[in-house]
Amino acid sequence: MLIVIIGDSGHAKVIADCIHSNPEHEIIAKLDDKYNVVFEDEGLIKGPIEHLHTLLQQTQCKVIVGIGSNRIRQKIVERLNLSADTFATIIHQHAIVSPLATLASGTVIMPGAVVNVDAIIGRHCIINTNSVIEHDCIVGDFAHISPNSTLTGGVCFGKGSHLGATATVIPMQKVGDWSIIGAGSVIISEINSNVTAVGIPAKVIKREGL
Ligand SMILES: CC(=O)SCCNC(=O)CCNC(=O)[C@H](O)C(C)(C)COP(=O)(O)OP(=O)(O)OC[C@H]1O[C@@H](n2cnc3c(N)ncnc32)[C@H](O)[C@@H]1OP(=O)(O)O
Repeated sequence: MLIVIIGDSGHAKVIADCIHSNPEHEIIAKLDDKYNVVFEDEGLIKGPIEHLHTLLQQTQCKVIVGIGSNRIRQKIVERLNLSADTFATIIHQHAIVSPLATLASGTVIMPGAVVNVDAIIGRHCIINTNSVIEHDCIVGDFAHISPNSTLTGGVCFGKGSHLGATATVIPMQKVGDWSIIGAGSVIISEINSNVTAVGIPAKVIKREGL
């Protein structure tokens, strides 16, 4: 599969590594609005994001949005206005994904991550390095599950929300949409949408999320 990455900074680099782990995939371009013109760099096409439409006409490629911010990733996906099947789903060769899990397009599963049976992961999510999504979890679109964090069984993790590094959500709990859970926190009761919660057990510290 030929792949165009949207974004050319830190998160895009990690996605490129995930793509390189699979010999059937090839990155053809990295597009980012920090570029004004289209040029070639070590065999890759680079240029502004609007160049994507030309590439989609010229080649049969798939697209992955490699932007770490959940809000900005969502804005770019909306701006691109492409059908869901234009986006790739990227799984690092050293991730473990149950054949009975469901992953939507645009989502990236990083090395060491485990996605267990009957988990359902939405569009354009980041399931980061060594994170665990246990059985029967539901993860909303544009969510980010950070390195070494854990959603235990049956958790419902909302759209656009960010689970900080090493944080844990205990079984069957719910986190609303566009909320932030601080690094190292433990969620033992429901967290509403659009809040920031931290600590063990996690408490809401701000009535604003992402
Ligand atoms: C590959 C990658 O890099 S993936 C990226 C992974 N990123 C992360 O895991 C980052 C997660 N972010 C955090 O944990 C941040 O601290 C946030 C978002 C929760 C809070 O950030 P801010 O909104 O800037 O809050 P701020 O730093 O002002 O802290 C507010 C209060 O919460 C406390 N606090 C902040 N984060 C935490 C935390 N993770 N656990 C416990 N307490 C915390 C602070 O000590 C402070 O307490 P005080 O008011 O008593 O002094």
